[in-house]
Amino acid sequence: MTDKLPSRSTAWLIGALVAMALFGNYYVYDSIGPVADLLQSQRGFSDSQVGLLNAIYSLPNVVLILVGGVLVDRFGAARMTLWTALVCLAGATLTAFSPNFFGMATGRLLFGIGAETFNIATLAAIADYFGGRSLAFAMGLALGVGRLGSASADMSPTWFASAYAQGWQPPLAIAAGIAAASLAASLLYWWLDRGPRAAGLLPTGKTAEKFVWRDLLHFGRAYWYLLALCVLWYSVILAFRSTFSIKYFQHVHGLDLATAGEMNSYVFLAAVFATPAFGWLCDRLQRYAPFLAFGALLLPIALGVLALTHWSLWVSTALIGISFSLVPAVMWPMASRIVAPSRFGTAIGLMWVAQNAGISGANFAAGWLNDQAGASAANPAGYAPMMEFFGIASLLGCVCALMLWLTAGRRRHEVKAPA
Ligand SMILES: N[C@@H](Cc1c[nH]cn1)C(=O)NCC(=O)O
Repeated sequence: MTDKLPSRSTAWLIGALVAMALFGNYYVYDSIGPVADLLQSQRGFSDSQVGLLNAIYSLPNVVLILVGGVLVDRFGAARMTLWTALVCLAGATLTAFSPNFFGMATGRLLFGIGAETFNIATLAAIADYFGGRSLAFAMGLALGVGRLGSASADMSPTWFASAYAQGWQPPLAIAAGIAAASLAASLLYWWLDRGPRAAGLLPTGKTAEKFVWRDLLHFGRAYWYLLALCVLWYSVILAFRSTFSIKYFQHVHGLDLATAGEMNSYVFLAAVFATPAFGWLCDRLQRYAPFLAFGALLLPIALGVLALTHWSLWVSTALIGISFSLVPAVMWPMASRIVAPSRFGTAIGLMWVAQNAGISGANFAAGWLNDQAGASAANPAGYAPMMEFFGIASLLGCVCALMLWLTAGRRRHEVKAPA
């Protein structure tokens, strides 16, 4: 790794292309939900089949993302962004144009195989170009644009009403078209990247050492606290917010479905703007660990407010919204500071292996606790064990964030990874 970096204008151009590519990727990721009803009414899919179209995305990644991370270190962010964007396009096209469920599920599997490694490659791309300058802001912007892709998929029934009026296929064909645009942005990024890479301004795949399993144990203590926080925080926030919160708002707080869904979506929309804003703040103050600890602390507080008080739901929504924007805005730049650049992909890959397993486990555990306690609109108290479970997990996450702060974050410029 050289101390010289590409020019600011090149870095921002690459950042914009990576953000556009992420927008398309997150749009396809969230494209099944809006057509779920049409898939059931027009193709006779059951709830389990629709659920499987999303679950099959995570399934291979419990193992494969680690390989993906290693490949990013070995072949470089640009090449891996391009290759995986191609895999994602193949997956999205197969999903949209398959005549049967098996073909669609294979398409989603293919998309999942490409998409998580694609996500690592895009984070690595921004770490390559932004190094020590405006890194959290640039990553926050890219993630914010990605969240906009997710929100756009949710809004697509309004924006592409005529496509939805024709049936389940045109909306998925639009998603495949957006995956093609993501590939075009990735191609342009790969093409522009060749210059700075050849000039030795970026870490090159050729200089990245060969992967050795034993190296996984050589990440420092701060990395393992960050990994534990990643697993606990994402497990709680994704299992609660994406799976159970709407039902919980309806049954415990008496909201109707539309209002509960709207309340949930504000968390998402807030993140579009707040993630880059928090990234910018961290860059300005050059502090990461205290912000991470603060963001992690807001989650158990929000869950406590939800479960133990009758305060307005706006309070807990605002707290979860800040946590959902602040933690990712700091976590990924922090990861790039506490591991060597040549091991960044591997480090994120290992974090996401554990993260995917944690999210699946938390979904399963929360569902099981609700079933055991008979949670329902008639028995809102039955949700208490799930909330205790999420509360304890988020508090443990908070402890990890504090340990991380003590380990890596006490100095003004915090940990800089050895090259
Ligand atoms: N492993 C991904 C999971 C994800 C979420 N949306 C699409 N993929 C991840 O953690 N990404 C970082 C993030 O905060 O979205």
